[in-house]
Amino acid sequence: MTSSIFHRVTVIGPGLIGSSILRRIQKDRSLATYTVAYDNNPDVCNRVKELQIADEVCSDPETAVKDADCVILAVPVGVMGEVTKQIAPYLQKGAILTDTGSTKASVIAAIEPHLPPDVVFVPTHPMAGTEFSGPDAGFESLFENRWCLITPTPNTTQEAIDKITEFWQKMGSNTRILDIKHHDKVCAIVSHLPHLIAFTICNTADSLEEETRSEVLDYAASGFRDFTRVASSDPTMWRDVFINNREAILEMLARFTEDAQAMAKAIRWKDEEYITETIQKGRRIRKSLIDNKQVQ
Ligand SMILES: NC(=O)c1ccc[n+]([C@@H]2O[C@H](COP(=O)([O-])OP(=O)(O)OC[C@H]3O[C@@H](n4cnc5c(N)ncnc54)[C@H](O)[C@@H]3O)[C@@H](O)[C@H]2O)c1
Ligand SMILES: O=C(O)C(=O)C[C@]1(C(=O)O)C=C[C@@H](O)C=C1
Repeated sequence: MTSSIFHRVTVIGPGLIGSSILRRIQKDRSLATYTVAYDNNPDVCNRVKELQIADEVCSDPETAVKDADCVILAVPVGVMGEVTKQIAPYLQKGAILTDTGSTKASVIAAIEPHLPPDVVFVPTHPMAGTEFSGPDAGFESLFENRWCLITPTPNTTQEAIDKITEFWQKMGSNTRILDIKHHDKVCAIVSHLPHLIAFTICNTADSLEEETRSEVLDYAASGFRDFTRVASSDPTMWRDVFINNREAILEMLARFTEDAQAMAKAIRWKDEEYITETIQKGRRIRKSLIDNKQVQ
């Protein structure tokens, strides 16, 4: 019999990400022998029971984390600190606490003050997701061929990093260790700014329709439709991401605004060379993502 990486994994917040982790463990028991789920929304707990994706569903966080050798926080980034405070006195000595939050500096700052000295925290961020949320949205192959970024703190032990690395690699992910601030900057440009732009462009189109009483949205072409997929993402999750990575997002937004202004100038002065080169850069980026198998 092969042994599992963890004996008892507790997922707090079994929504899109948490339920995908549970589903993957159910398929591959070398990840964990036993799984426990807890959510502060009783409807989510009931749904996880109906879906039968966890071995046990707890109605309180204290029982959920007791005896777990790994606790995974998959809640919105704005409540990571408060949840850690709630569970901290009940964490098992030697347990690993990890999270899946989309921002890292703020999550680490929120969690660390509540961390018991004999618990190791390994901050992680699976770069995989969809516009859907909740336990029905998850699926076991979500993390396959996706990056999982690991951003250790000075207190994270090498042993814990190795275990979490093995865990995510068995989930099908490629792993990379990243500096915390660097992570937040990179994610601001590749994930947070695109969402900000998608939400904003939908709002602009909507208010234009109201102002002109026209049918702007009826004729939405596929370019706009692609933005609406991203813009249909969860409001709580994204409100928290924007507020918790504000410095990096505002910096990337300022740079984007400068580049958009440069494009506006090129269009005004019919600078064909600048316009063509900008479009070609976009095409090259798309091609490199396809070559790296990050786009189907
Ligand atoms: N959606 C994505 O594409 C994606 C990708 C990577 C990482 N993440 C990150 O992973 C985390 C989870 O995202 P998700 O998309 O799975 O969200 P989700 O909304 O699908 O699930 C979050 C769950 O947390 C629960 N929750 C909220 N507050 C709680 C609390 N105080 N105590 C217990 N449970 C609570 C909610 O009821 C919900 O079931 C977030 O931090 C997010 O930033 C999301
Ligand atoms: O695929 C999507 O729709 C996502 O929004 C996933 C996505 C992203 O922007 O790529 C969203 C947030 C994350 O923290 C990681 C991944």
